[in-house]
Amino acid sequence: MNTGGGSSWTPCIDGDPLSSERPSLFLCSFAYLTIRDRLPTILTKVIDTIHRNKSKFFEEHGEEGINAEKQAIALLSKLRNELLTDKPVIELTDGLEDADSWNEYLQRQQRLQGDQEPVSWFTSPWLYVECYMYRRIQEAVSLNPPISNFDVFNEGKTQSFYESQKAVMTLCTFLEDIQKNAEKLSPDRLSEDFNKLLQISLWGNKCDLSISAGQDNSQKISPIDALASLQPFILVNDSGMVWSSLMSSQRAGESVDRVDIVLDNAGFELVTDLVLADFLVSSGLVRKIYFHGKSFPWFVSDVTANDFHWTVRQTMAANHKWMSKRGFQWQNYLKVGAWSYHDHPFWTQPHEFCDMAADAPDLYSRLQQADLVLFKGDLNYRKLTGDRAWDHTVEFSTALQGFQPAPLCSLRTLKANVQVGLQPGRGEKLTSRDPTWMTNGKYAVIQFYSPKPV
Ligand SMILES: O=P(O)(O)OC[C@H]1O[C@](O)(CO)[C@@H](O)[C@@H]1O
Ligand SMILES: [Mn+2]
Repeated sequence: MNTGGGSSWTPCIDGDPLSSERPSLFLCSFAYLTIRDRLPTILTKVIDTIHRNKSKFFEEHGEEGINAEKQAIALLSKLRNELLTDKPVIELTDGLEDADSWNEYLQRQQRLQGDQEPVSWFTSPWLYVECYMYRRIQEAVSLNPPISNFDVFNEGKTQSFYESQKAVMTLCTFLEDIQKNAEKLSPDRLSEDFNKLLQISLWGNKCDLSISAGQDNSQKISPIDALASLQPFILVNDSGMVWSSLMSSQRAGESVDRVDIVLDNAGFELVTDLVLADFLVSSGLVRKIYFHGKSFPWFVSDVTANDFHWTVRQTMAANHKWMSKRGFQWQNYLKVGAWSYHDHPFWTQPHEFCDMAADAPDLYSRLQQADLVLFKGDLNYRKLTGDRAWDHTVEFSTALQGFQPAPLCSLRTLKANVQVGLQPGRGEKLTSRDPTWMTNGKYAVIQFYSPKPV
């Protein structure tokens, strides 16, 4: 479904949405393996986490807390069984504000698939069923009111932040050095620093917890030292165009009005995003940053409002001069409105972004007011491109299928088998050298598109 963003677009002719249907006995697709192995593992961990918190629920809510724990686990075990036995996808019953929209989407999938077979875990688009699992986890928790605010992924996210402390300190010290010399900064130096921080934010996306099914995936080495050796792994690097686009948005030497960052993961990745946003504001390049996060726990490590504010508070409380200085600065940006955090139900729905103009017009028009929108991470890339089996040489602008609210850039390490905008032959070469290049997280893209000439 595509109603476009108001200009011409090429309909997607390049293949079906990625699905988890088993391709052959020997060659198992990444989507199939995700549904068969990774998602059940994630569900088992969620059940275990709820169980381990039983005494906490009892202390806080007495017997009611214990019952809630039991009920939530029963619902999650049922979900796990539905997934493992490829049962039909069923409607949500929790009556939350987005439930109707999810149920309508299920009907839409059914219509697309035809009436022959029901929408199910292994026969329907991978993007849809994977998103649906996280919404069902939310349902299991929300149907049990005393624990309905419990974040089943919180432990992993906080652990990933703590384990990246050294890298965070290095990054905050790096920003302090940039700021110390701010007066003497030539335009070239400014763009060089911007590039470095953009790439640090890009590689921060290696640290998601969904790809590792919740295993430790934190940043242990200096993110700045690593940049040069990572350079060859950036398959498309449009950072020059991102910079030019920012420069062209400056009116009469004034700051760019607004950059939006559609966040991905908490932990180290979020810190890299905050440091980039801090640089943009403190250097005077940009006046306001809008952060977009998730309204409930999503894809194991994605940022919620709670994670966002917790990270700012933890940074303030750090026992490291430059780190805590940044934390206080961030708190201040939030207080004076230079930074603001926003969530919208659309970010936790299964829609491709080309549906946004029709299905979430308020969000689409909010993004239209930005001078630049940065989309972090792999899942956002899948949604930008509709998660389709595009030929690798298809233009990024084509794969966006009319989604063009503003100049936009995807900062993504590759963890799913969709990639567009490569030179002819590049994909084939990569496949022969490293067959898992699209899913092993070693490669990345900085891919830019602007509806207006830059
Ligand atoms: O946090 P990110 O970068 O969006 O990655 C999410 C991960 O989940 C997946 O959807 C697979 O489960 C991949 O696309 C990706 O590995
Ligand atoms: Mn994520």
